[in-house]
Amino acid sequence: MEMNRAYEEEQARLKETMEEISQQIEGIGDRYYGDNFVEQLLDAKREEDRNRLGLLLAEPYFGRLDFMEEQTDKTLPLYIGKRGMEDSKTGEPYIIDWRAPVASLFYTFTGGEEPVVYEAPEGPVGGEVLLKRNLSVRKQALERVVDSYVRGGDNLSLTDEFLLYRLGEKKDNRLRDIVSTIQAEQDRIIRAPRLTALIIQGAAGSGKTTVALHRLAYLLYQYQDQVRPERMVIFAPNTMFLDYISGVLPELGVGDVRQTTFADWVIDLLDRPKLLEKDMAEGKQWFSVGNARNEQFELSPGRCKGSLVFKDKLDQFIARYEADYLPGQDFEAWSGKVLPAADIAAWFRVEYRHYPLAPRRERLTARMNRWLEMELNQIGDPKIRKERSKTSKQRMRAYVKRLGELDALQLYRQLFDTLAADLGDGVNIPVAVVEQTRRDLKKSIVRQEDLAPLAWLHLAFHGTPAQKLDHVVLDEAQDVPPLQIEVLKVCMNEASFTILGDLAQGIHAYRGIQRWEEFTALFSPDRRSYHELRQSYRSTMEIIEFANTILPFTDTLLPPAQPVFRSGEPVRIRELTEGEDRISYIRNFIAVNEQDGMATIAVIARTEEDSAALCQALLNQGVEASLISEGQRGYSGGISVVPVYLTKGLEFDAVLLLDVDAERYTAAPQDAKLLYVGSTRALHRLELVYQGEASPLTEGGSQLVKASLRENT
Ligand SMILES: Nc1ncnc2c1ncn2[C@@H]1O[C@H](COP(=O)(O)OP(=O)(O)OP(=O)(O)O)[C@@H](O)[C@H]1O
Repeated sequence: MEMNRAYEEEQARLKETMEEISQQIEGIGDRYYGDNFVEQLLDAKREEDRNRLGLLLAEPYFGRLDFMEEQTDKTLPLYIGKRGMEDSKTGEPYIIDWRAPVASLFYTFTGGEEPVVYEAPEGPVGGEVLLKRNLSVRKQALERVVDSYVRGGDNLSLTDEFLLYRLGEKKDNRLRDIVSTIQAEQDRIIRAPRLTALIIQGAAGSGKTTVALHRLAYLLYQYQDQVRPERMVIFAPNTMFLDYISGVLPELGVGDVRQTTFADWVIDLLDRPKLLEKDMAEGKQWFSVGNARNEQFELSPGRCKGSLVFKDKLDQFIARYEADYLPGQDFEAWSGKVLPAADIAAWFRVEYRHYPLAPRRERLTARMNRWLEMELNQIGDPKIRKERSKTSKQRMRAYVKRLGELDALQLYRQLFDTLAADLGDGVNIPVAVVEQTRRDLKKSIVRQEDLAPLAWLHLAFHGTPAQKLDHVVLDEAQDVPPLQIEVLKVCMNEASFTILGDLAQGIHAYRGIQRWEEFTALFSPDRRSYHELRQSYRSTMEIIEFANTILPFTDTLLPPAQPVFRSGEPVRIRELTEGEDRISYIRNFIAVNEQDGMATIAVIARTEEDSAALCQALLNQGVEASLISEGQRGYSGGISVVPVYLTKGLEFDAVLLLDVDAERYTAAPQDAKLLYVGSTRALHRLELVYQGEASPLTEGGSQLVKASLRENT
């Protein structure tokens, strides 16, 4: 159809839709503030409707699919939006929720006249697609109409036009939803069945974080009766990243999902707000420059303490501790009145055996106290009773005290003392790790890598929370140790995970995984599936091709990322000559990019100290830059100065990578991963500068850039 006519047709439909939405909003009725419970429930439902319709009023739909269903031969134009709406008169769907089964066709259909099928709850439904149209509505006005497929039309190269238009936009300080342009490979992940562990290796910028958030919205829609938002958790690497992604779920109409870090989750579980207080910031410890770092990497204490081998050690310790827990002596309340050890053991080991140790301990002491009260009640003489009550209660307190407190941290210390005593006795934990951890624990230093074992101990002794988790998302999962997944698994009735990451960005290799098999091994083959996303949507072709030259240095054997066909400027690699003023150079970079409309600009330094000094220097010169540092809660966009290891997960319109020299970025995998992360943060523009000798990691990239410049001249 001719585009003008299409535009007019859609204009008319939009007007009609707006009227329908407004009418429905008006018809909702007033709010209820009284005490009647049923009325309150009805009011909550009305409020939900009001929110949903409010969202639709701002942007009613983004796509249209004309689908001819095989059985009826009727062609229906299906308008697809972020939420669904029915026609108030007929009850027929007026706008289809993007998560509805039929809407999957909008995402998976890639052209051609072949019949298509989608999975409805009643079974597969076949038919033909006659039209696929992208519609952009902003501020209630129709902005763009792009047909990406018209039956019988020429359909040349239009498929990606709308996607490219979206990718070309500038970004602010929040990740956005992508409902209008979800790609087929992403849609498959979003709509995967609930009771699986989805493990996804995705190239930088392939949409992993975004897809995971959309998957949550999908699960809540599709499995309304089985999952609740408050029983879903998203784990992300740090609080700033959480702030960055916090807008997506509300945009998708999803509230109440807990978005947290594993550290905060464990702190809550153990109820120890100061647990990590003495931990040295990871940045200083692992992302410094120079030799000290290499020794630390070899030790990899986190890999050891987060491994399944270590889980076995914990389990052995737990079993031994439980076996030795009861003192094994009779309890003598007063001379001649004995509760035999065999009775105590029968209660403890037989009757209460289904309880974890901590509640068992509570039940046992309650039972013993009841026994004592009964015995005391049988004493007729009040004076003797009083006397015996006093002695026996003292003895009871002493008995209970010997039972041990079951505090995870104390037990963890005890475990390491046991390991130290057993060393050389076939304990396959490196001596250095045992000794270092003991030293730390003596000084009450708990590190990130101790969190999963601590949680494991706590759950083993205290039992798992009564409120089980319905679904868990683990983002940046390449940095997650297998034991963490085991911890989360026991907090679920049935394993339901979305696990996403990129081994090439595994900058926390000292505690993360090296191969995805380390995770697949944790789930039975019929309850897991592994996917790869290679297409990268964030950056221009030039940036992805440049980043791909760093990939071989990461030692991950991952295939290169595939860029979408979005061409930009060549990546710039520039040597700063002696005497050239670094700060002026950076200021200039910022000024030029601001002028060119770049909304988010990052100046990325190698270490935390470098970033802090640099940010201060820029502030002194009146540049409004904000420093991103560890432990930070919010991300404000604009101009950021940031150490490379903290850029993970974020993205910026323009990136200046500083000090890309041979000392700060060696050819070692851990440096290659850092540079890979840094380079792939840029959407539109990337520039690298160095003084002295260039990093060996940029050699391939330099050649690429030179070749493309030669081609262009
Ligand atoms: N289908 C899509 N349509 C439009 N934009 C998309 C699509 N998929 C991804 N993007 C965009 O690509 C960018 C990268 O997405 P996201 O941050 O989710 O990727 P990631 O795989 O988690 O990245 P990384 O591992 O590099 O942190 C975001 O700006 C996102 O909006």
